[in-house]
Amino acid sequence: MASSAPTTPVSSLRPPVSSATKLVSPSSLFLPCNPEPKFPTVVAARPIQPPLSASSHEPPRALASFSPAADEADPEPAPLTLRRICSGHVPEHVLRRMEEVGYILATDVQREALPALFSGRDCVLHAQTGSGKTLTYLLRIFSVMNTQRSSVQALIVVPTRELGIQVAKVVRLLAAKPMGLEMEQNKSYTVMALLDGGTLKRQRSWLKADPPAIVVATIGSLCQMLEKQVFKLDTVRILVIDEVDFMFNSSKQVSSLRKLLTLYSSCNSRQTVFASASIPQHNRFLHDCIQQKWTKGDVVHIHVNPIEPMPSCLNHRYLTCHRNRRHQTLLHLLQRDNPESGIIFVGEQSEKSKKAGNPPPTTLLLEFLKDSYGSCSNILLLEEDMNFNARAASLSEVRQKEGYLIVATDIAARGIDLPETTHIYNFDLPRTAVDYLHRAGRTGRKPFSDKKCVVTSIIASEERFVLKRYENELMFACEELVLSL
Ligand SMILES: Nc1ncnc2c1ncn2[C@@H]1O[C@H](COP(=O)(O)OP(=O)(O)OP(=O)(O)O)[C@@H](O)[C@H]1O
Repeated sequence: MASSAPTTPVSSLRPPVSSATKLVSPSSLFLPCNPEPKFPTVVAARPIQPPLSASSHEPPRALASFSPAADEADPEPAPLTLRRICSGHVPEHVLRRMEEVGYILATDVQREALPALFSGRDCVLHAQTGSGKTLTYLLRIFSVMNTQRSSVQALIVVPTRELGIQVAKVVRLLAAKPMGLEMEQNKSYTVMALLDGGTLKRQRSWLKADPPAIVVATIGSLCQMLEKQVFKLDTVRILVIDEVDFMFNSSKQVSSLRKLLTLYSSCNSRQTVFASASIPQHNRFLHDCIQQKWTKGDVVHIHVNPIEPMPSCLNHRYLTCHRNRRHQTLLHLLQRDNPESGIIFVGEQSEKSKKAGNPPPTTLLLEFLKDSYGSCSNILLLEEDMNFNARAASLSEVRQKEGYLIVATDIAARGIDLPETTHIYNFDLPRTAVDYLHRAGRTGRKPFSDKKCVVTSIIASEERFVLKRYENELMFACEELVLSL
């Protein structure tokens, strides 16, 4: 049960097959700060397994080389299916639906985190971009849902409307009736997206009349509802904060988050899950979780691939050019790469430039590409300053098209899942290594694919040392690309 403090030893939370997973003793991990930390970190570093066919529930023979017996020198555990991990926890109709949409094998984070989540422990899910953290916490949520109850039982808090729409969509996908399965009417889960830019009036009536089982919310809209006492969190059994470092980075959101975690609800009456691909100073964060009572004292840190924060399927390149030549350089690069689908990240317009009445750099680039880059008819804009409807329209258009190019600011860098994206271009260098990681992570989002995706940064020569710093911090290497223009 989520509400009682479990006493399960951490070793028993670990799945049986992970040879390269090791438990790191807390004392060897922590900075010398008080008090002595009480939570364990599970560190997992093992290559992801290849895919299974969507129809099979157990690994086929063709994957025998992944079984421990196949290679005595470097024994690899047998691929583990999500069904095996979730059986007995997640209802059969959700498992059927999960397989129907193609989720068969567990990714590393799913393999490592689900047993801990099913035990009721509070968890910090810390794993690469595109590694499947969303499905991980959703499966846990489905395992505790009681369809007989008319109350909000799970709350997922996300930083942007776009991510909220996406997460709600996956919830609905999994909650739908699987083909050929008779389901009682009362087995359905209601999902509400309570997001900035939405019609809160309608949601207020809905929350009062017939509370949904799962709410996906942005913190602003959620706090409005809580302050007006439209609903309370006392029935919430699981609280997930997705992209947690991003949320705690924004001063606007910090006080709301603190209230959410400690005033509107108590860590003792819920299971708390934090997720992100980047948790800078994670030891400090875990320490704060306990000290500030955001989580219970036995919170577990699931840290997947800590020595490789960047997905290994990415190739990183950089290209040096004079600042005045960046539009032309990008055009040559696109003509050379001919990307199936890509995202071009542009820096935010400065306040000074806005005041001077200059057009945003995103708009300038979009117009330039529409005029000069004929290979892609589908070039779209996604930026902070667009209104909510225009942003939603851009994203849904992208999802329906075969090939696309998106000119975006960092709003598109967090959590957005467009698995067809093969190329990322940093037209402007991101401001921090964490921003680089999240931009780069918008590609390489097919967990079991061998396909290499490419991240290219267009830099001025004086920016090389900044990129080098990101390489050191994130432990990846960038190759220089020279174009003969
Ligand atoms: N077990 C699985 N098998 C196949 N595909 C999966 C599996 N789990 C997740 N995926 C797919 O992988 C992609 C990335 O998943 P998800 O969005 O959950 O990543 P994430 O870890 O939350 O990434 P980010 O940190 O960037 O938000 C999605 O397209 C999802 O459908």
